[in-house]
Amino acid sequence: MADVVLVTGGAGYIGSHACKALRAAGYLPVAYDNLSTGCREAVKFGPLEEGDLADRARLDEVFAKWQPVAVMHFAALSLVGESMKDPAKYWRTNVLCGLNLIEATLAAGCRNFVFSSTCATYGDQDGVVLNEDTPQYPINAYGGSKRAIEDMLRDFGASHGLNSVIFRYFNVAGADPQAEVGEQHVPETHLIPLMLDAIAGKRPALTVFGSDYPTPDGTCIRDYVHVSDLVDAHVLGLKWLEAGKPSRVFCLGSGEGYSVREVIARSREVTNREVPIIEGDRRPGDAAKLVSGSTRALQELGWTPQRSALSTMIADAWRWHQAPEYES
Ligand SMILES: NC(=O)c1ccc[n+]([C@@H]2O[C@H](COP(=O)([O-])OP(=O)(O)OC[C@H]3O[C@@H](n4cnc5c(N)ncnc54)[C@H](O)[C@@H]3O)[C@@H](O)[C@H]2O)c1
Ligand SMILES: O=c1ccn([C@@H]2O[C@H](COP(=O)(O)OP(=O)(O)O[C@H]3O[C@H](CO)[C@@H](O)[C@H](O)[C@H]3O)[C@@H](O)[C@H]2O)c(=O)[nH]1
Repeated sequence: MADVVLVTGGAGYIGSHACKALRAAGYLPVAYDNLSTGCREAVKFGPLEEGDLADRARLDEVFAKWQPVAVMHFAALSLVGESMKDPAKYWRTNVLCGLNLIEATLAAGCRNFVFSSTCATYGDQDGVVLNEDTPQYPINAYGGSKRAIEDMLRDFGASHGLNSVIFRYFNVAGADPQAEVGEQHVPETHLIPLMLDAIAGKRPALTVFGSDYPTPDGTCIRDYVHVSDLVDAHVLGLKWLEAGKPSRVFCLGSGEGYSVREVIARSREVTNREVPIIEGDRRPGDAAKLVSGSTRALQELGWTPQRSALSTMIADAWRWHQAPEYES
């Protein structure tokens, strides 16, 4: 049997794309998911083990059954705005469940752990280049909870020999170019899918959250990276660990920043349709600008993003929005 990788959150947006990439690379991805925000239909490239990360007995059972060579940990709550309203939910689900998973991983004798972290751990650092050495000062509970797991991984690395690759993603966008899987959050809160729904008439309009940020057009700037490129980096990260290389942090972004208004303008060009918009207030917890200034993944992992041009990401997302599987 192929080497098994346990993919927590394998029924979610990024986890389902990771399962596809792992399968293509010769691994058997076993998705572990409670289907709270993910969908059963997105688990197409290996088996689904339904379970909650809070359930240690269920985790132990799944580890014993599949004996994975590595864990890829995507399962989390990840909405900045929600984390500001209900921080306990974030500390409980992301941090306590993360600890549970790390302990189950070690108890099963597995030592390779790939973790989804985020540039939201940096907070709002105007004018600072964001790379792996930048100090992290999160300004929302989501970012704080992710930084806590990063700290845990360092501690368990020192105490128990747990080897980890921590990926700090910037904004993940786009969809599988074959449209086998795509972005399908319920409820959807992310800019590009909401905008495409508004373009398609499935929502009345896109609300622009704040136009008084200290940026050239007043809207927030983000660095968008294609989900297929992102998961390719995960396979490289897994191979890094399998080769016995040391625990390492990598930022994953395109290095290009686009404002909300620039994303809207590009979507108009790609879809050739108007984007109905409403000007709204700022969303609590949003940093003005988050753009990667790192080339470490390119240099050390040999990562070569193929589809992270903004137009390509929007075109791939638009194709997925028109696929029969997509439901808004
Ligand atoms: N989407 C982005 O732009 C982005 C950027 C930075 C980091 N991330 C991180 O990437 C990871 C995946 O994000 P996504 O956009 O695919 O989210 P998602 O909501 O689509 O996927 C998360 C999956 O985890 C599952 N899950 C949640 N809590 C669980 C629990 N307690 N037990 C078992 N399963 C559980 C959900 O059902 C879902 O399938 C997250 O850790 C997120 O913080 C995402
Ligand atoms: O209806 C909307 C939705 C979003 N935005 C803005 O668009 C930008 C991007 O927002 P969104 O797509 O919700 O992503 P983020 O809040 O930046 O968070 C994503 O990107 C982070 C990294 O930057 C990850 O950590 C998170 O998990 C992931 O959800 C932000 O400036 C939002 O204020 C709007 O103006 N209107």
